[in-house]
Amino acid sequence: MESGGLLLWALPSALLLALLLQLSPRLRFRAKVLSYCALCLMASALTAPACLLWNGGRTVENMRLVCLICLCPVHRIIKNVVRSFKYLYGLRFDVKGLEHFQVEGPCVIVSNHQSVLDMMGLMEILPDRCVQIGKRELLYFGSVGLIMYLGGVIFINRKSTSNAKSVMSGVGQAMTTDNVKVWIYPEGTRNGNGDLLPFKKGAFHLAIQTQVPVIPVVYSSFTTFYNPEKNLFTSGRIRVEVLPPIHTSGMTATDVTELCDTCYTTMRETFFRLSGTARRVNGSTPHLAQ
Ligand SMILES: CCCCCCCCCCCCCCCCC(=O)SCCNC(=O)CCNC(=O)[C@H](O)C(C)(C)COP(=O)(O)OP(=O)(O)OC[C@H]1O[C@@H](n2cnc3c(N)ncnc32)[C@H](O)[C@@H]1OP(=O)(O)O
Ligand SMILES: CCCCCCCC/C=C\CCCCCCCC(=O)OC[C@@H](O)COP(=O)(O)O
Repeated sequence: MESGGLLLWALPSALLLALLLQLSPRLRFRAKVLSYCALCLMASALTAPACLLWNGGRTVENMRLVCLICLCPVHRIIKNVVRSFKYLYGLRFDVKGLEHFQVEGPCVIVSNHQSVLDMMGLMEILPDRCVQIGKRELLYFGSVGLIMYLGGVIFINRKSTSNAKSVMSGVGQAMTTDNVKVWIYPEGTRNGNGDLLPFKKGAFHLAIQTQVPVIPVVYSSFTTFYNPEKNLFTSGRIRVEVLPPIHTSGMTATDVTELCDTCYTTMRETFFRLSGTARRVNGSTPHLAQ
């Protein structure tokens, strides 16, 4: 009797929802983004206890592809869980240049940042022993914040330059002592407008202070399949290129701006080439961070 009543309500409600989603592109877009957020929250909630139990807390080991000592799947769990999301959303990654990650010791990886979907692109190619720099607010995203914390993400307060700088100098010390790579989004925020934002200089200060190479990574534009302004979120193919390392040995603080500009110009050229878009006519001069 009760299950019959439930069916009586559930079926028309599901049909109505399906109809609404069909009719409203905005609603359909929002539902898809919401499903991604829910998936991340759910997957993090299920994965966090495994990471906690196995590794006993916050460690970069939680992000590793495979533990060569015990071949334990928990070590690769975060990466592999996120890598599987692409099948649900019909996304494919064509990756080139992975051999450039084969540098001895630590390095600073810089890449462009377009949307929350970047987490899939990040996990697609994330090298071993690599932590990311993230804004402090992400720590409060429920279970997603917890899984980031457990995976070793370093949180900075973007509103306080001095705080961000002191956290980054701590990162520099840890990089060399613990042989850790650091992944930074130098645009400092998401940007899906089909171009790169001016780069902040933190990543380049860090690379020069620690005398480690910078490895630029470029993802092609998402605008053909993901565009919030057009309520567009379909399947798509993303081209990814890991560029050759730029060595910083011998560079000093005075070289930061030049290093930043070189990376920006190279990454912007690569971005346009991978995205199949011409350099913009308006604002064709690369606008570099001051
Ligand atoms: C199982 C399922 C799981 C599902 C979930 C999956 C989750 C998986 C985890 C993945 C986690 C990924 C996390 C990604 C998060 C992405 C982000 O949050 S992006 C936003 C945060 N990141 C950044 O902001 C990094 C880039 N920013 C910088 O580098 C900035 O420079 C800064 C250090 C933050 C400071 O910024 P700001 O305050 O705006 O100041 P600036 O203008 O940049 O600099 C002012 C001044 O200071 C100089 N300077 C900067 N840094 C340094 C330094 N380290 N040392 C010395 N001096 C520095 C800079 O040069 C400027 O001086 P100048 O004279 O003008 O040159
Ligand atoms: C109990 C609290 C529940 C909170 C619910 C929050 C829902 C969000 C949950 C999941 C989203 C998954 C995304 C995973 C990682 C997102 C990383 C990211 O892309 O952060 C954005 C940041 O780089 C730049 O931020 P801004 O562009 O400056 O802004």
